[in-house]
Amino acid sequence: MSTAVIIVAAGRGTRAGGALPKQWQTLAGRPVLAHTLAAFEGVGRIVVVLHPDEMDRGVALLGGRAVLCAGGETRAASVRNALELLDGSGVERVLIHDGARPLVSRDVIGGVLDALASYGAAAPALPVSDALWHGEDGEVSGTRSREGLWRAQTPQGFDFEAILKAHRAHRTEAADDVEVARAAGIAVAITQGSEDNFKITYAEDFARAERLIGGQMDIRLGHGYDVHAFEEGDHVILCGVRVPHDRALKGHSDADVGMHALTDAIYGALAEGDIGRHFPPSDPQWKGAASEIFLDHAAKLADARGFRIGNVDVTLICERPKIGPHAGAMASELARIIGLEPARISVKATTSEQLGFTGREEGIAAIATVTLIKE
Ligand SMILES: Nc1ccn([C@@H]2O[C@H](COP(=O)(O)OP(=O)(O)OP(=O)(O)O)[C@@H](O)[C@H]2O)c(=O)n1
Ligand SMILES: C[C@](O)(CO)[C@H](O)COP(=O)(O)O
Repeated sequence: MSTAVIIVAAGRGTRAGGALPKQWQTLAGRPVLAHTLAAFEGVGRIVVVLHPDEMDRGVALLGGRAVLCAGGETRAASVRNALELLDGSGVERVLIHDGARPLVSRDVIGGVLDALASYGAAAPALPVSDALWHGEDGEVSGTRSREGLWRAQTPQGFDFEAILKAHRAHRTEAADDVEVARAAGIAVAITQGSEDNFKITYAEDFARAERLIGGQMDIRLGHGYDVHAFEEGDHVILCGVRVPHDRALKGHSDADVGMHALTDAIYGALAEGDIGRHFPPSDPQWKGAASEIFLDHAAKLADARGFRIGNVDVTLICERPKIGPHAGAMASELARIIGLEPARISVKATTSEQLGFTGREEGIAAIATVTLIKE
């Protein structure tokens, strides 16, 4: 079923204060919005709704990872703009999420998606657990029953056509999209929310989010090493770049020693063995294969396990060919394959001072280090 995710982030964050609206403020080293986007990667087509003045900032942060849409005066108007943008795109169900809820988990998202299989609409919430008072002039003026009261969260999920129609009909302000749906007669299932899925609303909420991220973060370091011998030929492939040389590298695949070391580093960080386990050299289908296939597989495996790549450092060890003139192109190629900004990728080289097998120009060695981060 075709799914879209709308992340609304066009608000001004007045209550949170700060030099920038809350979605752009830094949380554990990245803008709040980057965390929110990462939480939905792989769920469906993502549309991020931004204030019209912040589109450039959005392009810089999100690049091609999401479609950007200009927001409106109210949250409901922002949602409506994104729904209109998706109209006619073939989307069947849509999740609508606050950009200001960066700690939404895969369990909360999955709960909404599961419920959508049997309901036209579903949203996460938590039962109210504190006593409820009414207050006036700083004094308690009464109590209210909390029976049957829930604290609403997002993502709120809907059949696409139904919520589009409901929003078109609902021209007044609404607390959330569930209110819009109910006004159109759509029944909404309540799914399991989470205390961690709170909305950053006030300045002090940043410290709470930082504490949670610090406690949850899983940082992995992976290390890879590979060697390929020279044979007759006129070029080598290193980190995806064809480099003219008076020898070639020998191997079952394209013998891209740098890319193999990096691939093994990712598998290593995931405790997933090495390339040989996933692509056995005994299997003829990998003969002459482009190593991009292996690296892409490792990067997707990391993503599927909920990790993003923090940075990559590849060192090629050879006397010749000279790597320096090609290092930028190699970093760009690795960046393209694993979907990481080039500024987080280092490709460098060293000679072994004519010592050992690399010094005698019998082959090329490569070592790679990678960090994987799960928040
Ligand atoms: N015109 C608006 C208003 C709000 N939002 C988004 O809706 C979410 C929930 O709104 P809220 O927490 O109220 O955010 P702000 O409106 O930014 O905050 P404040 O009310 O403190 O100004 C936020 O991710 C916010 O960016 C939006 O996309 N467009
Ligand atoms: C949609 C919402 O997050 C549900 O709890 C909330 O209503 C939006 O935020 P606001 O603070 O009410 O504007």
